[in-house]
Amino acid sequence: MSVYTIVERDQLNAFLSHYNLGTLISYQGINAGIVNTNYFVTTQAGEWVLTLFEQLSCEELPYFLKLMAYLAEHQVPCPHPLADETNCYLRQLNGKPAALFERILCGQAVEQPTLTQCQILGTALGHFHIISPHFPLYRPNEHGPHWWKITAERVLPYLNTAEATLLREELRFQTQYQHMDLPRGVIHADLFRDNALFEGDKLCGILDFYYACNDVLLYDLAITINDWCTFPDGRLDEQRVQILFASYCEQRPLTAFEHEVWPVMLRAAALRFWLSRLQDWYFPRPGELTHTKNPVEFREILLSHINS
Ligand SMILES: Nc1ncnc2c1ncn2[C@@H]1O[C@H](COP(=O)(O)OP(=O)(O)O)[C@@H](O)[C@H]1O
Ligand SMILES: N[C@@H](CCOP(=O)(O)O)C(=O)O
Repeated sequence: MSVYTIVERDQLNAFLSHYNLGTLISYQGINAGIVNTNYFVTTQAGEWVLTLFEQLSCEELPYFLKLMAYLAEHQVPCPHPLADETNCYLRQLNGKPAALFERILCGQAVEQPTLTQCQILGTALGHFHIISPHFPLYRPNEHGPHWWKITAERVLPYLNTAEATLLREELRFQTQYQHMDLPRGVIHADLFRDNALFEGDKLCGILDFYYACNDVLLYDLAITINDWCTFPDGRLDEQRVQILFASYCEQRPLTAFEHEVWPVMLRAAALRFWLSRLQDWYFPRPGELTHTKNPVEFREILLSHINS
């Protein structure tokens, strides 16, 4: 259960008194999630999600909270944070930075997305990328090429010869590309199936913006397609790719150069998550519930891109 910080009823009442939400009716810890403490909260005014941030600092959080507000106000389905009496999204609760969000009341994560769900997701991501370059705040990608190198050095001693060669060669391959001329903006950077809630063909919400950063838009599309459109053996499901890609491009047509570097981007996105999974596998984050995800999946996705 991912409740790292227990919130007592009195503490929550005191916290809620800074918002105009009526009295507290009930609240309950949320089992899902890995990093933060989350509670469902019901007040007279409605249903909310309370998040206590276990890792991000008060200095870092405004980027994410203002981004979610901006996106929700520009028709991206995501939870809008609530402002308190001082018009601030961020408060402290039990010694942790904390915020309240609108609760998304429908939908669940899909394991095997249908073609229609892929199409809807592509449209949503394309729309996200149309508006995200106009978001005024900036945050660099902390999981970019510099991080790849450092992380590779950490995990290389644990890999067998074939994996180590693959990793070294992919890093070498990627350093040939600087991607200076590609369109940029804010990217979600982790739009996996478990971060989107669908009810049938309705995309109810996109969650978990805490890897969001300013980077190449095409990279975000590659991250998304690697997760949403892949068979268990790592091969892309061309039908799902085509429909997600096409609906994305209807919103934001790609440049000729983006088409050219698309295969490189799929490899970069696979490398990034192979590395983070290897790191979590060999160096589990202390104090965190680890639903450790298998690095082999992303090694296979990378190999499949290299061989296609
Ligand atoms: N605004 C929301 N509305 C509905 N459910 C939410 C909302 N925010 C979080 N959740 C639920 O809480 C779970 C954990 O949230 P998430 O942001 O993924 O946590 P973590 O950052 O700790 O991994 C989600 O999978 C979802 O079920
Ligand atoms: N989507 C990623 C995991 C996201 O990272 P976390 O820090 O939220 O666990 C993956 O599947 O590897």
